[in-house]
Amino acid sequence: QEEEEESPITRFQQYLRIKTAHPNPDYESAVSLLTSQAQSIGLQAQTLEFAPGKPLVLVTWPGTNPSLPSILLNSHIDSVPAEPSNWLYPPFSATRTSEGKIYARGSQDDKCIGIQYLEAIRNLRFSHNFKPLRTIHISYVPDEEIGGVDGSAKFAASEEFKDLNVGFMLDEGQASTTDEFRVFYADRWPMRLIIKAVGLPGHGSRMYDNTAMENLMKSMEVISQFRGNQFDLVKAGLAASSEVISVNPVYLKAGSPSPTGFVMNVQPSEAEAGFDIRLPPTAEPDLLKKRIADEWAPATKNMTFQIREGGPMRDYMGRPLITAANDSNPWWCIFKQAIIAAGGKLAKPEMLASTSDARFMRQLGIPTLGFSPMIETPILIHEHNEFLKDSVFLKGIKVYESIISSLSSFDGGNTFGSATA
Ligand SMILES: CSCC[C@H](NC=O)C(=O)O
Ligand SMILES: [Zn+2]
Ligand SMILES: [Zn+2]
Repeated sequence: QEEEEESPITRFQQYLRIKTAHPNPDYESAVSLLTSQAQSIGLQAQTLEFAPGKPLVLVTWPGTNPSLPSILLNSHIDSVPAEPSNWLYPPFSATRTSEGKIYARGSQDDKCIGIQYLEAIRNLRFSHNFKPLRTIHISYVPDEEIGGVDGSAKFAASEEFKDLNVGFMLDEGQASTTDEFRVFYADRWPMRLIIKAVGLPGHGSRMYDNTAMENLMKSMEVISQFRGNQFDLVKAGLAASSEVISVNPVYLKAGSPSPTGFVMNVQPSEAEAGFDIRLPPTAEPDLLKKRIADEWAPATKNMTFQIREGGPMRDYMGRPLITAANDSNPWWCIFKQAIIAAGGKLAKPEMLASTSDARFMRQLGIPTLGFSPMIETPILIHEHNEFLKDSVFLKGIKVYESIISSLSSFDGGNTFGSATA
């Protein structure tokens, strides 16, 4: 087979072929690939390491006025795992079909944007001879998929980050099934809930009150009711799915299928369930906590619970902040105009149903939008057979050329206040 010439698509495929899936992401290979791609367009790339074995690549294109707050373009290096037996093509093969679909874990989430940032800059620099007024940084962070504790959280808290003087940031978004690009101005807040019930064990044939299983099952019913009510708001069209509180059971642990060896005749003394909860920034966490204590895991039923907020993080970061997606925020206006200038349409701004690294930067007061330029594309993040069409990928580069040139040319950044509320 003849060797394919280097192109934006082949550079995307090279990145997709690096196995960056948890639990053992190959960060080292990704760092060396990203560094060499950045250097090939004459950009400086440095590697920072805030936790051992978890490198972060920071690429910089200096502006002509480096005293202005900079633009940060973020993406994460890591991916969720893939089950190869459920895929049409091996998940790290980056196979391109005759229809132009490029199959790979990470093709939508979010290696596409990582390469598009660089390709857009490559074109601005070499085809358009563009010179940015503001400095542009690109960050490639580890560990987003597992909560960002050793990635974006530490990066955002670092001296190095402070020195970047970031005025505006773009992070990942989600594909759009229509012809309108989607943009996200807030993330839902993750909360991890574990509820436990204890009770007296007993013979499998006996009916008695307050077994651990019975009390856990009753709690599950109450929680399920709450979940149903939230979901009904979505089904009735009264709220977007990212605007309600989601509660989904993710594990159950109790008893044994063969406690006595062959017969299932022991009612267990402990039962436990885990839930993934996401709260929109508008929700009142204290109200939910009270509900959990009173109704979902009542002490009167020998139940206890544990909550971990903000994902797997040591400290709760306070209430999540949102970025103004309206004309009060000049960055928003520039962003919107740049999409239109690139011939694109923008959907009504949304909250992200899941959670991204953008939350760490919003907490610092940095206006941050979630955006991945993929229209007419099925949403396949974390699913089997994740793919992105080559034409969509290439169009995304054009969109970023418009966005990056507009944002980095904006000269009024020191004169307005924080664009977060
Ligand atoms: C709970 S913090 C983990 C972040 C993760 N991000 C993408 O899927 C998520 O579960 O939303
Ligand atoms: Zn992602
Ligand atoms: Zn993801």
